Formats: sequence, C-alpha cells, structure tokens
Amino acid sequence: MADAKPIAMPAKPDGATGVLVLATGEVAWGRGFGAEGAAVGEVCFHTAMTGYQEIMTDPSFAGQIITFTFPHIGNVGANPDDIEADAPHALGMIVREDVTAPSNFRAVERLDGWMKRHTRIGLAGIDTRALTRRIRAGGAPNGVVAHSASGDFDLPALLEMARGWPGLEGMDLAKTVSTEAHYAWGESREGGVWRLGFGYGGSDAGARPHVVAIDYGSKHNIFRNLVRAGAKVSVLPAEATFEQVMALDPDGIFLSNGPGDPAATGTYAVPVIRQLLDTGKPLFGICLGHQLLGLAVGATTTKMFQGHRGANHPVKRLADGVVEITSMNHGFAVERDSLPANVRETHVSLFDGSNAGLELTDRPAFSVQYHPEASPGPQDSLYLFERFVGSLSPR
Ligand SMILES: NC(=O)CC[C@H](N)C(=O)O
Repeated sequence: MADAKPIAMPAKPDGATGVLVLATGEVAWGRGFGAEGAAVGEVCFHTAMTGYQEIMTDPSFAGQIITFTFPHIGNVGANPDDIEADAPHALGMIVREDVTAPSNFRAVERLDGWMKRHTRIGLAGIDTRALTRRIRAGGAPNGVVAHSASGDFDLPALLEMARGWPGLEGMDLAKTVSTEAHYAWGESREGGVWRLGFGYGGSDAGARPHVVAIDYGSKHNIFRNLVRAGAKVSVLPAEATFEQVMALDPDGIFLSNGPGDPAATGTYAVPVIRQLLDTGKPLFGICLGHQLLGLAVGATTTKMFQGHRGANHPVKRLADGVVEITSMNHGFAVERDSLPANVRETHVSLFDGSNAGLELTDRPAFSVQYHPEASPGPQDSLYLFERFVGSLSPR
C-alpha cells in the first residue's frame, strides 16, 4: 500500500525472539519456537482445549495462523497418531505459555521440536486473551508471525509482508493441499506410524459400498469414519473431472472439508458436483464440501465476520430439535436466504444462527458445516456417516 502512513511500532523488549505483526500495524512481541522465519496468513483463534496436533494438521487451516485460547499448549507433546494429514497445514501457532516437556505416554517428541521439523513457526508469551478479544471485535486480521533466535527482526518488512497478503477471500487453496494422485484409502500401523494409501481399509472390503471422495483438503479421520460405517473409500484430487469420478464406479460421493474461499474453489468444483448430482447417486459433504454443495445448488456463500473454530459449538438439528455439540472450523458460510426451494436447512448454529446443514428434497444429497468426524471434538454427530453409508447399496 503506497499511501499507507508509517505506523509507530513498539520497540523490541530484551530477549524477544518472536513477533506477531498485524496488517493494521499492531505488534505483539513474544518468544519464538519451532522453525525460524516468517509466515503470513489470516490470524484466527481456536477455543479447543485439546487436539492441537489434529488442529495444526487439518488441511482446512492452510493460509491461517492459529491463536489457541487455551493457555497450556504442548503439554502432551507430539505423536505419530494424532494427525489429520502427513504434515501441519496451519502456518503457525500463537500460545500463552512456553511449550514444556511432554507428560504423556504417547509422546515421542516435544511440540516445539515437531513444529521445527515441519517448518512451522510458533510464538509463545503472547496475551492470547487480549488477541482473541481483538479478533472477536475486529474480525480475523491478516498478519505475520516471525521467529528469530538471534532476535533480529525487520519490522517494516514484516508489516509490508502482512499488508501485501491478499487475504483468504477469493483464494482457492483446496488444490494446493489435495492429493496429487488417486488412491484407495487404507491404513495400517507399521513401525509405530500409520501408513496410508496401500489399499482399501476394513475387513471384507469387497462387500462394502464404494465411496469416491473428492479431496479438497480432507482430514484422515473422515475417511476412517466412512470405513467404520461400512464403506470402502477411493480418494481423488480436488480438480477431478466428472468422468474421473464416474470411472471409479461410485455407490456414493463424498465432498471433503478444505481451506480457502468456497467460491474460488467452486469455479472448478461446482460444475463437477452439478453433474454428480444429476446421476442421482447419494452425496455427502462436510464443511468446504457443504459450502460447495450449497454453491452447486445455486446458493451463495459469504465470509463470516466471526468464524467458528472450537470443539464445543452447539448446533440444533431442526428435524427433532436435538442439540449436537460439534467441532467446527470455518470462516465462510452458506447464506440461508439464498437456498433454493428444493433445498431444506437441516442444522443451525446456536451461537449465531448461521446455517450448519442442508439437504436436497429431490435428490439424495446432504451436508453439514461442522465436523462430525470428531477429531478433536465430541462424537454427537457420528450418525451422519452411518446415515450416508447406510443409504448406499453394498456390493
Ligand atoms: N473446515 C473447512 O472445510 C473450512 C471451509 C472453509 N475453508 C471455511 O473456512 O469456511
């Protein structure tokens, strides 16, 4: 921004090795951990008290820096099991207290070591309560987290970096985190590590209905739950064509969660989803998949002023009034008023009344905005996997 006025930025206190610089010019000094360097993205907050490894590895967090409202992050260390993708996708984490030595039998390394190994930047010693209130009042700002063990920072350059980032609105990130090639989901534990993609999961896989999942940035536990509910799962890249999906002879189609702006991803995903809907095959979508289904039926999506990121978000199921406690992570939403006549709203957020689920009345397709796979989070919504897989004919 050429016309931006210089902003007075607070001088570095002694011993500071990390800093957060928001595009507004606000600066918070702290202690860096994990990898050194600088990362730019949207600074959001997450209220879950557990599951930091699952959160950091959820591909939906690409392009985002997560402020954890829970002050003690890292105290169960890092392990090879609690991951939703092979590596972290969130750009960095901001925490209150320094990461300590892990106290958990499953830990194989410290969180800060894990972050460093995966080139992710951490920032500790930040007043995360004040930062969270700042985000709540002003919306999620763009910003930079930087870590330099020697304490050398070029603040004007970091500010420039924060200001130069275009923001998540209009940004397609799904294809940057999706699988590159088609694979059949399966996993086995070898040498203490889950190995993926060697074949169909579950016993007697041949008799299972076949779900073809389009991976816009999927979490592993979604596929695990589809298998647990009785399916076998094939995974295709975000840019898969209608013909590529149909060549796998699906019994049902799954649209995954993922990062970025659904409207931007929709430019290539929506035409495919429309064709898939026309086949009459059952379809289920989660989060970004929900938003893309919404766009495919003609609804619109919008960037929320306040996104939802936590593991205790109440959602009302409109069919029977039951409240599900859900795990959520989204910054965009389907606009209720834009839903066409053949689409019924099925779930509503009890925090702000925003749309949390939909179903078509003339085709077997439904989706939810929240994360029923419950990792991290409650298990109230696992029934959705059973409902979807139960509607497919086994073969
Ligand atoms: N978890 C997700 O799939 C997130 C969807 C979308 N990127 C959003 O922020 O709303």
